[in-house]
Amino acid sequence: MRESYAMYRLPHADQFTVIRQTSGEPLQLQSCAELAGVEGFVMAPFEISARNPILVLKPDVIEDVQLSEEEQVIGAMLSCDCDEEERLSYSRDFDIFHRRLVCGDFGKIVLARRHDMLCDSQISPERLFRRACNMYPRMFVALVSTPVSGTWLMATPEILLEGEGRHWHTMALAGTMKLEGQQLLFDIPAGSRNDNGSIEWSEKNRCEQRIVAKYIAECLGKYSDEMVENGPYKSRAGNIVHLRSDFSFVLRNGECIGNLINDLHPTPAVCGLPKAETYGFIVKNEHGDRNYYSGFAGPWLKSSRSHLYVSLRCMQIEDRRYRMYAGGGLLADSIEQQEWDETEAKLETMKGVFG
Ligand SMILES: C=C(O[C@@H]1C=C(C(=O)O)C=C[C@H]1O)C(=O)O
Repeated sequence: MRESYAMYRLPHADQFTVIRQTSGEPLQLQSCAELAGVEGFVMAPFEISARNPILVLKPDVIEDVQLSEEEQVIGAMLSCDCDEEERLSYSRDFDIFHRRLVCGDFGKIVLARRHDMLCDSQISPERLFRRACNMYPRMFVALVSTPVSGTWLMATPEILLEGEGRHWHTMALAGTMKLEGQQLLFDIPAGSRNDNGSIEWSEKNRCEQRIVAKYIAECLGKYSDEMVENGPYKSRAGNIVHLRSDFSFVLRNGECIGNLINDLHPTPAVCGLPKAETYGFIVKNEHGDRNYYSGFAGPWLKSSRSHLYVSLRCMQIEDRRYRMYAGGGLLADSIEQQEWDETEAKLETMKGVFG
């Protein structure tokens, strides 16, 4: 039987942690609220179901490993023969999703896609993980493998919830521009760069991020009377830049943490508004199952600080097949080609680890 393990590296750390469950299977949960009573390494899907439950790995063995500075380029040959069909199905999905924005049913909805790559040889997932750690020092990098979820690698910039006891932190991350050298692409009108070289974000990007920030502030207001919001400011993640606001807060009652996660997940950074309707719409209409993409993952501990991140910029590894996932927030004024380009830019995070 396949052993369950998780390796993770927190942003800016020079070591990573390996957690192995050597006895039994990871715990399976059917709701975020149940997280209040457990601890371990958590791997949660976008849509919690019997097939894709929340998994909690029991840390039978915990080990900290120093990262070496140089990880060699992997240099594998990747191929993909699905481009045309993939482009078409994204375009169809976009039309169906966009219609509901234009008629006013939804304020925002996130459309995601999958992209399969085949490699000419099998590469050890740990090698890919170590390379991702070296390439993306500001991101949370994790490799998780269980019999139920399969093997996933992610390098994500987005915190869902971080902290301990009654003191917690989260963020509203949305709005995307691509860094091309010093150039920022996607919907920046010519001449929108300031004299000091900083970026002017489009109203569409600002609006997307405001929707997420407002939603998070409302969720937190139910559980906290002490909350500080900072931002939005720009935050780099690999070859892209996002708008980000930070929230620090003190819980009225530490025991309610499971309910708070239940309210937060999925935030409009990966789902939409209104939440229940866009969630149902995504599950029913989006091409391909999101599986554990746009869920959350990370160490969830009672005795020390917990770090749950949104599972973005990720791929599922199955032998020589790498299934990558990326999405982006749509508004009524979204343009299909720009949204497609944004998902392409996000896919580059995982493609990059192959060198
Ligand atoms: C959905 C993804 O990213 C999310 C969506 C963003 C956007 O729409 O601009 C930005 C950051 C993330 O919150 C993804 O990376 O797949």
